[in-house]
Amino acid sequence: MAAAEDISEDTNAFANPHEGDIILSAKGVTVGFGSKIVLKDLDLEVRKGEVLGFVGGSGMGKSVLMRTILGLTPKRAGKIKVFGYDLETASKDIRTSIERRWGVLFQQGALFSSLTVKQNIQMPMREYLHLSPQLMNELATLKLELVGLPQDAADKLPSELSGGMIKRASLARALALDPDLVFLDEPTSGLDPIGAAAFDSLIANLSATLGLTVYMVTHDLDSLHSICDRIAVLGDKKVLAIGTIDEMMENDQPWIKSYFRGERALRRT
Ligand SMILES: Nc1ncnc2c1ncn2[C@@H]1O[C@H](COP(=O)(O)OP(=O)(O)OP(=O)(O)O)[C@@H](O)[C@H]1O
Repeated sequence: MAAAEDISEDTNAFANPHEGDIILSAKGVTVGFGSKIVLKDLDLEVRKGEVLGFVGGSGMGKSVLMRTILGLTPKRAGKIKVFGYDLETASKDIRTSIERRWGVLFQQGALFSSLTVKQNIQMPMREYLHLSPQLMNELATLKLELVGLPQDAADKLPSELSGGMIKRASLARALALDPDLVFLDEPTSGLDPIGAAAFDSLIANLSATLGLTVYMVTHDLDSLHSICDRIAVLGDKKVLAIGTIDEMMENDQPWIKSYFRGERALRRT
């Protein structure tokens, strides 16, 4: 317990007193590859503690935006602040502290195939913290419990897990450092509807109990209806609209209308 307190104290050493209610902001962000511009002059604000669903047609740039926010894809213009800090101008120590305050679940789960589930969960701990093997084992046990995986999953390789278990194990790894913010790229894709619904309620629970802010790219209408506080729609290289599901249902922009009130959407009711 004492060690867990140490971790959070250490993490908070770089907390920005001016963070406010906006945990992430993007202003005028432009990203391109060669002559192709994917995002242009994009603005976005994510509020502390919300579950924000990100939708948009295939190839519109949802993953590119997420990778740009994470600092993995360079931008051509604009400013992105996370926890009140601009990653581009922040010192190395601040950048490291920011990376410790977020967790990421990439589209395919992206677990290391040659490592066990426990070793995967402990990867971020090894990278950012100096903990004894015993404490890391205790923390991995807690994370497995948190995401609803049985303890005997700890020593399994990803190839021995079902799709739903891989998602949960990836989420456990994303939560390894007790983040304030998690990025989830299509977390329910490939799951059957029951598995997807279970994963949704897990996310909603974590958000409610841990105060976690969730940035979730998804195509899953059920997730958007059941757990998202707000939804952002990406199109025309920018955020076309952002608001609650009710606001999306009333929006008459053609893509938004057909997405939320089209044939596929009506079939789910
Ligand atoms: N490294 C890269 N080099 C060149 N083009 C890229 C690169 N990464 C992404 N793109 C292009 O950027 C565009 C947006 O891709 P992105 O993967 O962000 O779409 P998406 O909205 O996440 O799509 P989907 O819903 O299908 O996953 C695509 O046209 C893609 O080909």
